[in-house]
Amino acid sequence: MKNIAILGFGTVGQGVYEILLERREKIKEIINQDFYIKTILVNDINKERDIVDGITLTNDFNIILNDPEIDIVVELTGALEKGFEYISKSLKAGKNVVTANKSVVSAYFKELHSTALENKVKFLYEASVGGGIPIIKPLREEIMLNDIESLQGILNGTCNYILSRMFKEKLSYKDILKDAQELGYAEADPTDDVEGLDTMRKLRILSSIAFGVDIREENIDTFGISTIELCDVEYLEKNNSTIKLLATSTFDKNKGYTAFVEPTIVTNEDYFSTVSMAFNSISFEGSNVGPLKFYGAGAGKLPTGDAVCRDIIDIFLDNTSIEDFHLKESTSLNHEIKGSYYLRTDINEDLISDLKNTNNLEKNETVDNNSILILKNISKFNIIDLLKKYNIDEKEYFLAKIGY
Ligand SMILES: NC(=O)C1=CN([C@@H]2O[C@H](COP(=O)(O)OP(=O)(O)OC[C@H]3O[C@@H](n4cnc5c(N)ncnc54)[C@H](OP(=O)(O)O)[C@@H]3O)[C@@H](O)[C@H]2O)C=CC1
Ligand SMILES: N[C@@H](CC=O)C(=O)O
Repeated sequence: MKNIAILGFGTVGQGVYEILLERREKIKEIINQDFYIKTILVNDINKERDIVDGITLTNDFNIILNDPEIDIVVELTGALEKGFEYISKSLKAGKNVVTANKSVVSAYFKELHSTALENKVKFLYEASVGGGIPIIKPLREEIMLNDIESLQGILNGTCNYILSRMFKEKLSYKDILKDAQELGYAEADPTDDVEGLDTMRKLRILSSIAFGVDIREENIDTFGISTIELCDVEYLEKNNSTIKLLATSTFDKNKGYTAFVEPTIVTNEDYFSTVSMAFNSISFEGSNVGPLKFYGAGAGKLPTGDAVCRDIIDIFLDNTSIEDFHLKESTSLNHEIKGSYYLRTDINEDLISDLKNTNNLEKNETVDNNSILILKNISKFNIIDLLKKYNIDEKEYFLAKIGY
């Protein structure tokens, strides 16, 4: 018999609980033994919860840590330092851990893998990237057989939901964000979603696995979607295009890596334009397997709960290896990347004349008292330096890469 403790009973915790209860007989049959959710940890013990009799509800983690009958700790709190403490102590106590907490996996990637290895227990985090999409497990399998040199993805359900509805319904960004929060897609602090931090953490996790390189959070250049306005949407729509918050990374073992999270303009014919609402997609190319694309619900109670339950079953079935990731150091090549960009700002003649002098200005249009500038063959960092030079605050412009 196996016993599970669930830490956190919010959107995902409740999803896991419901799936494990609903599929209990089927899972028992597959794993060939009985299992129970023994304990659930929450912050606020006084909140009303719909939990079946026999499960202990607590706000004291030590009850779980010191319970020798608990085999698997499922960490779904969303907290960074507390989450790290819960996971780390559980692994050290010889308990297998499953988590959906990308903040912790990204920030403590190396430490947590080493702790799991030292204590001969499993540490799985399929739900930390792409919600319900199976991506961590297939990627871990493919790196045994392939070199991977680049990956791209829409990795945040909240942003994709907001952008899709802005294009479809012409509603304001703020109104749609409220809906995303109500639907349980957004993080406790939605700044993490809309400023690209959640996507950045997911890119850190995927890139670490895909390339075996230590691409740290601070080396991923991250821009979000919070300054997008309906005038951007209308302009791009007229140009047969849409915007996605895209995460991209590349690795060349002789040169280094690039890693960006940025709003990216894609044409309506591009594959990523078809990924809408809270769906996510990740693509990469393996040297043997060729191109692979993964698509599915990127957030939400049941899709994410499903991914967590797959990890739990893999542990039940002993279907996964315990491995360390010896991430190599490498060099960031982000500053060497040049491309085409869309920039919308207040009209600023000095900025425009500076850009004309550098030959980087391809198009300059005035729309609703804004300048819409199309820039070519330029580094994003040069654009940002220019915006700083003219004291244009980051809340007053919207910058998006054209293509990827
Ligand atoms: N929502 C989604 O679609 C997805 C979420 N994730 C990740 O899954 C994790 C959980 O997300 P979600 O369910 O949305 O979060 P919620 O905010 O809905 O739920 C968090 C739960 O954790 C509890 N909790 C928070 N902090 C602590 C703490 N320090 N100690 C004990 N319990 C705590 C809360 O208790 P109380 O109920 O008392 O407030 C609550 O039950 C996060 O890491 C998130 O990034 C991953 C993929 C998709
Ligand atoms: N807030 C996240 C939840 C899943 O990871 C998102 O919107 O993608």
